Amino acid sequence: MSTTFQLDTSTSRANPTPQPMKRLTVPKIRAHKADGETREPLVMLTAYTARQAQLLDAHCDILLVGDSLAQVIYGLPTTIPVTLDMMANHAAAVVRGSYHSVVVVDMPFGSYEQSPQQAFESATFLLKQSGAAAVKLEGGEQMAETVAFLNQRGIPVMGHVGLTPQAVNVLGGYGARGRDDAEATKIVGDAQALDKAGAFAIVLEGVLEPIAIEATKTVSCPTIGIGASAQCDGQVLVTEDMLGMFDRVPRFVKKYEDIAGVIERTVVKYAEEVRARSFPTSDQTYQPKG
Ligand SMILES: Nc1nc(=O)c2c([nH]1)NC[C@@H]1CN(c3ccc(C(=O)N[C@@H](CCC(=O)O)C(=O)O)cc3)CN21
Ligand SMILES: CC(C)C(=O)C(=O)O
Ligand SMILES: [Mg+2]
Repeated sequence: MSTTFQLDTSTSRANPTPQPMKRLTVPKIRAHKADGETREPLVMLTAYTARQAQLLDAHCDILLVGDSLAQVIYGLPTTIPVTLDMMANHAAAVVRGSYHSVVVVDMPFGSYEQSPQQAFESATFLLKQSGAAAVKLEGGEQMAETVAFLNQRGIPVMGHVGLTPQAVNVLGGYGARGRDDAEATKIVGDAQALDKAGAFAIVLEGVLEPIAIEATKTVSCPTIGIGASAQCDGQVLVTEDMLGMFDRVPRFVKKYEDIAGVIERTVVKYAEEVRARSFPTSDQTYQPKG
């Protein structure tokens, strides 16, 4: 693990505005449904870069620096090779680009499963390097002790149950979870165990709607769904999936735009103009004064 701590995360917010929006806090997220009122769903999206964070920040409650950067940024087949340094660097960029949302960082595979102590060491590295507010880790009941250990020592934790992509080699793929009763019961129990351990929110990924309903009804913290129906207390998607920038997207994604198409059409235009010498024109050219 790297021991250099060079980033000044207290300054250089990239979004200085005349009346800056106040940054949301983890306790506000945790208390989202505490009084039993029906609340507006929480809005969460992934972000991996400063500019992306700038564009999303004002419209979201939570920005997740997801380990899905493996596929989306690095062209890796799974999230398994992701390192703490990769997560810390992208998280620092996202924090620099945000001033409103709570920034949450995924703990990468292998950085937290061994013991609460290992998880604490990894989480402190991520938070010190980036200035993010909280970490997310995958797993249910077996991670509850770790969630409590971190939370009691100043590190808020978001849980993640159901389809947990870091366990792809155990699960055997990315199919929906909870199709048999035993697994459905286990997923609900996992969410409840994380809630009792003090998780401030729980991602429910790739689970059948009845599981999302039961988990959401029986935990005190908000549930945030991805492929888990509209019955959750919030929703998350991978930003590039939603924008139509990523080539292979799960069924639960709604493609709101075709940004890949916009990019391709624009590059074709640029290439044609360069080859025809119609770009650059005098507007894009420096001439001597005089
Ligand atoms: N771009 C991206 N979007 C994601 O949602 C995402 C990532 N990357 N990387 C990390 C995990 C992996 N996730 C995935 C990846 C693939 C499927 C998928 O292909 N699902 C198929 C069903 C597969 C099966 O039945 O075996 C689908 O059609 O939904 C789902 C979730 C969710 N996460
Ligand atoms: C899909 C979300 C929940 C995630 O964990 C990620 O982007 O890595
Ligand atoms: Mg993830």
